[in-house]
Amino acid sequence: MPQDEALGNGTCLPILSVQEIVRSDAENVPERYIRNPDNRPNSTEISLVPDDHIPVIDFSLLAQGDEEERRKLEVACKEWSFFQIINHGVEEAIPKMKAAAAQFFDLPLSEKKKYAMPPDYFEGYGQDNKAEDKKRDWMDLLWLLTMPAHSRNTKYWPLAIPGFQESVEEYATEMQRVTYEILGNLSLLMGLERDFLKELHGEVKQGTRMNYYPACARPDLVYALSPHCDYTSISFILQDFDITALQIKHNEMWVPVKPIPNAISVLVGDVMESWSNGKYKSLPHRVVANVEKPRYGIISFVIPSNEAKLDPLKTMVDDDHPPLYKNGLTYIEYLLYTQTKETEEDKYVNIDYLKIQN
Ligand SMILES: O=C(O)CCC(=O)C(=O)O
Ligand SMILES: [Fe+2]
Repeated sequence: MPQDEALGNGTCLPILSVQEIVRSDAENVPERYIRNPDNRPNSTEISLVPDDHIPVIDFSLLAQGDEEERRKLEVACKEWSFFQIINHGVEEAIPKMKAAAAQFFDLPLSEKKKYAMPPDYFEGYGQDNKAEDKKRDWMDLLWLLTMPAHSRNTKYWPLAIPGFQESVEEYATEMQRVTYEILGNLSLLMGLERDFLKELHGEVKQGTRMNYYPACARPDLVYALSPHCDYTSISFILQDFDITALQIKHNEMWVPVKPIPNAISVLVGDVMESWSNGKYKSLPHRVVANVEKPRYGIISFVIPSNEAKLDPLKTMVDDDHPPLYKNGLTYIEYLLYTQTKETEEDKYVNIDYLKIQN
């Protein structure tokens, strides 16, 4: 592969676009993407939980203050760390957002590279940073900071694509509304004022990551996205509705999530696990590749300000529930830890940094 096709990210080997790898040879999977036999999607336990067991929350009921729906949200967060929301009001913005992502990845490589992720910076077009000796994921991505509006760095936005900016901004605004409603309900469930969690974030940041997973001749050998937990309070995933690729960990098994048309998936991240003193656990999840066609995942990461404290909330700590997570750590301290630490593949160790060690 010509050196020219390397993208961003100066801290490790030149990174190649998986989309370009497939374009030049759709049959063979390069060695760096092939997982060891004991660490492949089929080598772990897949659960055959019926699709209708995965929680579905009617967002419009939550927004109306329906207490029964709020109880369902609590059960979903406690038992699954995951749910799909329907009737969220984002339906009109979704196809436009998906079209914007597709138009970006359809650009020639030379165009996309204008937005390449620089070394040691997270916004832009590139891949997930992985050390040289680590296997790579079958995915390219475009990462943009989308909220608050003043934090947008349009140098990484492909503004030449007609409608791109409008579509991303509309989706980001809708998702912020949805974020505040979910955080409001979680605050109430934790015995707090509705605005508490929102304010605890400091300025609530929203990162939008467009993941492009090319079709793969050998999905049995690769991960589209390795098992991981998110470094967020909560995350939203907009899936392609006709492909089952996201898998979530539940009762030590991997459960494939069949997307409900027009639904948006929501998951609990590391920050919420610490705030809730472990009541709502951070969710290990992963994505498997598929042989038929490319897939897009559009993720809205909800991120606290750097100075936000990750201490377990007072309402979640009592004699029966001693604090399990440290006091005084800030989000940036945690984030720096996640970035500098060489994690083993497929371990979810970042949350351990927040735990009080026994
Ligand atoms: O594409 C997906 O379904 C999930 C992506 C994801 O988990 C992530 O980007 O953190
Ligand atoms: Fe994730």
